[in-house]
Amino acid sequence: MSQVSKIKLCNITKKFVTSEMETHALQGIDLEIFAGDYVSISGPSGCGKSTLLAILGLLDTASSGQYFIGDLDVSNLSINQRASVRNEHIGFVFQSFNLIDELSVFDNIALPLRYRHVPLSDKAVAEKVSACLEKVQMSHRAKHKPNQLSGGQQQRIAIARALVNDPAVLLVDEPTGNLDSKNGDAVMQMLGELNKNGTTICMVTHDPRYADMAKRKLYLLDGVMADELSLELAV
Ligand SMILES: Nc1ncnc2c1ncn2[C@@H]1O[C@H](COP(=O)(O)OP(=O)(O)OP(=O)(O)O)[C@@H](O)[C@H]1O
Repeated sequence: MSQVSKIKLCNITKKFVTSEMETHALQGIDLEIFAGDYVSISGPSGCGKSTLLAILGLLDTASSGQYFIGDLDVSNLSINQRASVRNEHIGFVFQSFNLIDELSVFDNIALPLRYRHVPLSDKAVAEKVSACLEKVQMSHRAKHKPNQLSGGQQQRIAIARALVNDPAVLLVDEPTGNLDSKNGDAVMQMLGELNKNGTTICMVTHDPRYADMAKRKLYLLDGVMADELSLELAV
């Protein structure tokens, strides 16, 4: 975590309303993630994991409650302000990589740097991209296009892109969902090493083996943080 020592959710709720029904996807979530943390979030399908990650990633807003990134209250920002804070403080890694096929690996990783308020020099961009490529051991693939890489390699590039702005937290949504077990294990090992070197991680996973790799395991059940026992009784 660069300058931010903690992110904090206070009594977060999320209600989805359709013409047929209301869904209370999150029902009063309190959560603190500290610099250097490695948190996993597990729970049955539909319990609210993706909703929680989307709120943490400022991709969606809560229905009520407060969200702080460091001292900054980000609960009630405009869409543009959210995008700016997201670019500065959040790294997001998706199950489906979400790389841009037309761009080289280098340009994919550089993309978040192009949206900074104060533009960086080409030299500074190249240095940051190279450092991230090294972190994920993919320096030799900088000029490749994503479709010339294996799934595991694409996920490593997606992780490098998420890290390039030195985010307060790396939010990781089922990072191994599209990978075979060998590539999945390699990506998980890489996340563990990044955390050892200081990257703060919050990961949603269905896989108990991978959840166990986190320093702190959290469980969601029907939109509420649950302990392990109540989760085992529910599934
Ligand atoms: N846009 C939406 N409109 C209406 N209901 C929604 C919407 N998004 C999510 N929900 C509902 O909110 C609840 C939580 O969904 P969420 O996707 O967060 O669960 P999840 O734990 O990530 O599930 P999974 O493990 O299957 O991905 C579910 O009941 C879902 O149907």
